[in-house]
Amino acid sequence: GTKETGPKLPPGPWNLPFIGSLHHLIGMKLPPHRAFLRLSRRHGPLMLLRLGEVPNVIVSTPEAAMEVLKTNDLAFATRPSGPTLDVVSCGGKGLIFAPYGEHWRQMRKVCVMELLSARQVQRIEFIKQGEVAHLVESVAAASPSGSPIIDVGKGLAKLSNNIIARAVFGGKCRQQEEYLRELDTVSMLVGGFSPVDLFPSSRLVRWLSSAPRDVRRSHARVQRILGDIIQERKEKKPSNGSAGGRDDEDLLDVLLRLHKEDTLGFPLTSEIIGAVVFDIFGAATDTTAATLEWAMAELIRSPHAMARAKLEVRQKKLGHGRGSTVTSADLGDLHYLRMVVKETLRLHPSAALIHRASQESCRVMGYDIPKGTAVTINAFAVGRDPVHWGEDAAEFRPERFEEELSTVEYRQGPQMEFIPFGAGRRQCPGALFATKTIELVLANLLYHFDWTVPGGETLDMGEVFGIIVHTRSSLRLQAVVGRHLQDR
Ligand code: HEM
Repeated sequence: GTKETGPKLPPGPWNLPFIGSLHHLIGMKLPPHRAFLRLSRRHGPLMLLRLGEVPNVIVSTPEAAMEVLKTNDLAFATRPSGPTLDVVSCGGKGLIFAPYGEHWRQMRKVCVMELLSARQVQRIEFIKQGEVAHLVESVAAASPSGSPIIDVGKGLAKLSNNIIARAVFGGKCRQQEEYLRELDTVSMLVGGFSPVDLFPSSRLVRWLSSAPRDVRRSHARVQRILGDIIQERKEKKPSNGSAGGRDDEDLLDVLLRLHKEDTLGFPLTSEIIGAVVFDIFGAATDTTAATLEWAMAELIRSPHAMARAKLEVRQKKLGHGRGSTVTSADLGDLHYLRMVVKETLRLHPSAALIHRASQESCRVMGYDIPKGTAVTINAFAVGRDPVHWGEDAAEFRPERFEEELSTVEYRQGPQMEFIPFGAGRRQCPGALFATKTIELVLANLLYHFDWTVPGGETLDMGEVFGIIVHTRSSLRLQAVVGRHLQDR
């Protein structure tokens, strides 16, 4: 018979006892997605890192991503767990970090069928339009008097938060502000640490010393506020079976109705509802705001792209006058804008690292991945792969999407060369929702205003890495009402 040999593990840097490969990363002083990209150039598209005690396979090219996300989709359809992660994921009771299985399947179905249903999308359309108009008004109110500096980053964060909060709570909930404030605290505490792995940074060390306690406390407060909200809803008299009542159900109503109907095969407890709502906020708000911020930053740095995008939307709305806004119905014709958003997601996927784990032993590119291994797909590295994207892969050039690569959809590229939303069973269910929101907001910002950097400074394109990659400093710009809209 053949001699028993050990598994053939992917290559990686040499390890020290206890800290594993951490010292390789610490020396680089880079955010993890960049440190991983650099290491992968030396060790290959499939690389084994020991982050502390935890083995982690890092996936860095389209070819390797194809094998993990498509060829072996099922084997890698679960998420990793860990002591810190379990706090924010409510032990996997929500959706994003739920282990693969019946609970996840049901929660995802609820999310896609109910929360992102045509009916909800229509209701939320109205909300989006209102929030965009509000942002435009507040910029316009600030801009006539010598164009003061506007904190665009803050405005976009607020807009993303408000859209999701109104979608979930219907804007009729007095604890909404409190919920958002406390949520902010959690993300601040969690920011700078990626839950799955031990990432080396001084912030991590600081975080490790005090944060688990703070996170737990703050997270408990978030869940308590939500518990109050749910309790209040439950106590409210049902509106006497009024037909058509479903038309203005917010997401919380949907979840509570499902709780009552009890058809999921397991009880939809307040704890689970709390975890799902928490996950939706986590998945939808920061990712959208960060992408918008990167898009504005790249357009400012690329006058040619800015001019083209601006011209496109202004021509489309020509003659519609000052008071009008761009609506979702206008978006279909804005081809260049769509390329701008794709190019932004390619260069700056806000969820740069996609966390998966193997639920069975599996072979990838000739290497063995044992069951239970954490697998991190570096969407950032994949989007900048020079083999697929060419030597100018690091440059912002939306035109590349009208050339030979025009088959790249928002959902993903056919060769897995573009995966800002992941792929396969665990792909982001909010991709369409997110990209339509981003297009709508950008179109309005470009239609109404001309944007510049204060004092001709250069933009800080540095990154801050929490779970979501943001610009290091909040984007601060000056805006003047576009000349086509000024009173003649
Ligand atoms: C630009 C904005 C967004 C980006 C870049 C983004 C990216 C991602 C990525 C990379 C994943 C992991 C996919 C995988 O494992 O293959 C994910 C999962 C998820 N996203 Fe998004 N997302 C965005 C917006 C949204 C929005 C607006 C929602 C909800 C309305 C949402 C809901 C979710 C959920 C529920 C999951 C977990 C899916 C599962 O585990 O089955 N995301 N997202």
